[in-house]
Amino acid sequence: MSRIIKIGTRGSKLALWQAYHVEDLLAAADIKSEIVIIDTKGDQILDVSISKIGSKGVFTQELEDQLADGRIDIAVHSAKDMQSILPEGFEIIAFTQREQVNDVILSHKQGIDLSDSSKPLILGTSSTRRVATLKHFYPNVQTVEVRGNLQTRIRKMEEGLCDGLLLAYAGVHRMGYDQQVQSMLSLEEFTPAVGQGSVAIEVSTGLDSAMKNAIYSACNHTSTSQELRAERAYLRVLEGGCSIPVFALARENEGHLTLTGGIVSLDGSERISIEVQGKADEPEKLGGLLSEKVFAAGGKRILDEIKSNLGS
Ligand SMILES: NCc1[nH]cc(CCC(=O)O)c1CC(=O)O
Repeated sequence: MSRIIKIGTRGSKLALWQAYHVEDLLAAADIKSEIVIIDTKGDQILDVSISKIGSKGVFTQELEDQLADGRIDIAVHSAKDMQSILPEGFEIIAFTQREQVNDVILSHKQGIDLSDSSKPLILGTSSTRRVATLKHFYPNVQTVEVRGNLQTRIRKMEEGLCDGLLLAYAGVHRMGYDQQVQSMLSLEEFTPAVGQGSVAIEVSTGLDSAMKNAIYSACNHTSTSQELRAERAYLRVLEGGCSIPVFALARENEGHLTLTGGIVSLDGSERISIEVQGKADEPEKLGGLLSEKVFAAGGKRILDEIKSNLGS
């Protein structure tokens, strides 16, 4: 392809890592690209929690405006930050190979132990899923809201705001903070957010189809995209923005998908987690099946309670 693809990204270090990663994947397929940095409202408002700004598309809308105008050809996002239903006129054409999906505890202190209730432990996070999961399994742990990019969060922790941070390994690893990882949390307890660890490539549906195909071939990772399509189909039914503690993790193996997911009540008193199995080439069907089972097991009631609590 002779044309230079314009890659739109937010300007945070993690977003730039993702954009360079996509640039590398394109370059390996002989596709030239350049990076265009776009400032988003989500980056500017650092002192208000995401659930209060209104989570819908807070990090994605400005990039979509530029896609629609043709000022950029593709927008690169953390797959986890993508709404389950995109606005009319946009689509995701590729998911990159997933990083290890676990949540981790990052700290400058040694010996942090979630299950040791003999001394107080305060963890920083801004994720409702992580807060509710802690309340469920480790009610002894206190949490404090911490926002900003990873560098800012680490500084706040070191200044004494909290003993450790609860984060996605993917971002920690990509920013080079592996040495501060104190423990890798289990997937059974801290089942990740939908899409954690993968990068999504979004385009305007009007983009030239030859270009879409070339970008797809260069960047899409087949099993990751099957996994994420199953997880996202589940999320779509739950209408879960990032302010609702839902989780789902699919694993592809030899054409077979195992999808585990559920929901936690905000106070942690109830947690539903269910596993379903299906064919990897029918990911949406599996996501739909999981949503039915979770709803039937009480998930619908928990979801409605959360929504009325959040006033949405
Ligand atoms: N919600 C913010 C966000 N979006 C993507 C990542 C990490 C990288 C990823 O999962 O792709 C993070 C930070 C975190 O949850 O620790």
